[in-house]
Parts: sequence; C-alpha cells; structure tokens
Amino acid sequence: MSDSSRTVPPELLPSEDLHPLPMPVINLGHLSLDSATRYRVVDDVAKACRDLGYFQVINHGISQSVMDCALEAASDFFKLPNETKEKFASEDLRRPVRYDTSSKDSISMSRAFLKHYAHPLSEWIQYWPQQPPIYRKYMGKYASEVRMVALQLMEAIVEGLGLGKEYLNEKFHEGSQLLSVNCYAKASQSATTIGLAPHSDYGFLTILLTSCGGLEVVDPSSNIWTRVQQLPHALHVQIGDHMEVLSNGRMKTVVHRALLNPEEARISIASIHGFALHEKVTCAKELVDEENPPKYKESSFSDFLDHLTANMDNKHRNFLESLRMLTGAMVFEKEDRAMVHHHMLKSKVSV
Ligand SMILES: O=C(O)CCC(=O)C(=O)O
Ligand SMILES: [Fe+2]
Repeated sequence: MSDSSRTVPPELLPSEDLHPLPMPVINLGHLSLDSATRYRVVDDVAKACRDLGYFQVINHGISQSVMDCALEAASDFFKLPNETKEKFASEDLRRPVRYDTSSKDSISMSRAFLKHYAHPLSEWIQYWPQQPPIYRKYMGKYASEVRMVALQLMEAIVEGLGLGKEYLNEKFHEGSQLLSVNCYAKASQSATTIGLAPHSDYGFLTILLTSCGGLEVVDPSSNIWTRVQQLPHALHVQIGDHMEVLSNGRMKTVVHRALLNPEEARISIASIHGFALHEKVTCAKELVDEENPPKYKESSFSDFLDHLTANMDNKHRNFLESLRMLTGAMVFEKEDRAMVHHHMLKSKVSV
C-alpha cells in the first residue's frame, strides 16, 4: 500500500473484492483426534492467529438447525414493535440487556442491536427478552454451544502460544460471554453502506454467526479491507484486544466493520469471550523477557466498560491504545500499527 493511501479516510478505502484473500479453515473436530493430528491443527490455529487474527471453523459440533434457530429468534426480536424493544433501551453499559439503534453514531445509522450476557446462562437468561417466545430457548442453546467452541479454541490458542493446553483454563471457564445480536437494514442507494463502523472487540475471542455477507476485516499485511466470505455451516472466529495483551503482541486484535447487504437485511450474532468482569488480563509472563518487555498494561472487562463510559464523546481513543506501554524500542511498532488504528478513526470499540 502506498504512503498516499494513509491519508484516505477508512470508510473510503476500497474492499478487496476482486481478489479475496485466502481464509484459513480449521476443522475443529480434528482437535480431539490423535495427538499428531491435534498438534497440526493447533499449529494451523496458531499460524492463523499470528498472521491474520481470523479464520473460520467447520465441523464445530453446532448443528445447522441450532444456528438457524438462533438467527430466527434474533430476527423475530427485531420485528417486534419499537415499544417492546425499547423497554431494553439503556445508556448504561453495565445493564444485563441493552437495546440500541446506534443512531448517535454518525456513520452507523442502519443497525439495531441487543447486547446481553450469556454465561453463566442460568444467571443471565432471566433478563433476556421474553418476546418472541422462542428467544430464550433458541438463543440459550446457541449461546451454550458456541461457548464450548470458544473454550476449545482458547485451549488450542494458548497451546499454540507455547503456554500449554491448561493455561488459564479455570479463568476461561469462569469467564464472561457477551452476545451482541445485530440487525442491519438492507442497503439502500441513498444511504451509507456502513452498518457498523470499524472497531475491534475487547475480549480474547469473538465467534460470529451471520445470516449473509457483510463483514469485512482489515488484512494485517496489506491493510486492505477484506470481505469475509463465509463457508456453508462455518463460524467466523477473530482475535480481540485481550488476546493481543495476553500474547504480548504476538497476536493482533482484528479491526473489522459491517457493510449493509444490498440484497437483504442482515442478522449477525457475535459471541465475545473474555475473563470474568473484574479479572485482570496481563501479558503472559512466559512471553515476557528482556527482548520482549511487557507491551500492555493490565486491564479487566470492567476497566474496558469504564474506558467506554469515560470516552463516550471521544471515539478516537480506543481501548487497546490506552493499554499500550510506550518504551523506546516500541516506537517502531507503534508506527507500524498506526495504519491499522487509522482504520479505527471515528470507530467505536464494541462492548
Ligand atoms: O455484524 C457483523 O458482521 C459484525 C458484528 C460485530 O462486529 C460486533 O457485534 O462486535
Ligand atoms: Fe465486533
């Protein structure tokens, strides 16, 4: 990418439609086969996380009908009358359930979303919408199954980082799961095609289920927006801010956005996995040495929520940047990363 492109506003950067970059595909079922096969899959996951930060998983154990039912429950929720949905409207980021329409964000006008916690399910499900009647059952089933996928992936990722399969296992099991359930209008010719502005997710891992295309990710080697082409039955997985911190920068958070689909309205369900609310995430001490000093300050999910609240009016300041520790040796890397964060101007970090 030439230097001049650094001045182009991110929303005007073209998507790499003609030459979609290869998307690694991980067969999750192979993680539980013999140790040589597992080793190869762990290696593939580690490579995908280091080189790109995103990949797709197939053979993940969630049936198509469970995925379809979750999408149907979400779609039916957004069809409810506004008065019903707005009962969940709140500015308070710590509410168990929040409904909003993003209309305060200047470039995200066409998205409505519902966010709620999902783990432990028995604690949170009582707050979820009771309408449509299928919502709790279908979304609950998907939430618990997708959490199992996230736990298997976390094991593989920490193993791939050389930390061992059991690393932080208990904390991941006790961790939080946040569902971000999004509904985007069909693109109309007069309006902007951006549904959700560029941002990164705060957690370790996001697993995304969508009804049709619209997600784009920044390819880290070219800094070009890349359209994600979802394989049938696959789930899209991407690294979040806290994985960049844990891996001490070996893995990078993924900047992504959602465009409106010109053919149909779109539903997406992002399942974001992190530690429990007050549990601090630090750079793994095993990945810190003289050559690799810690690059980020410790932080928790709760710190992230505080950061969002404090920066409501300053969307230029993203969470990960606020954690970055600047020492002389890191100035280079900071410059290197400047382009990626350039994509996030005007962005909203996503809860
Ligand atoms: O709708 C999508 O494809 C992305 C959703 C997303 O990034 C989020 O909810 O954080
Ligand atoms: Fe996101």
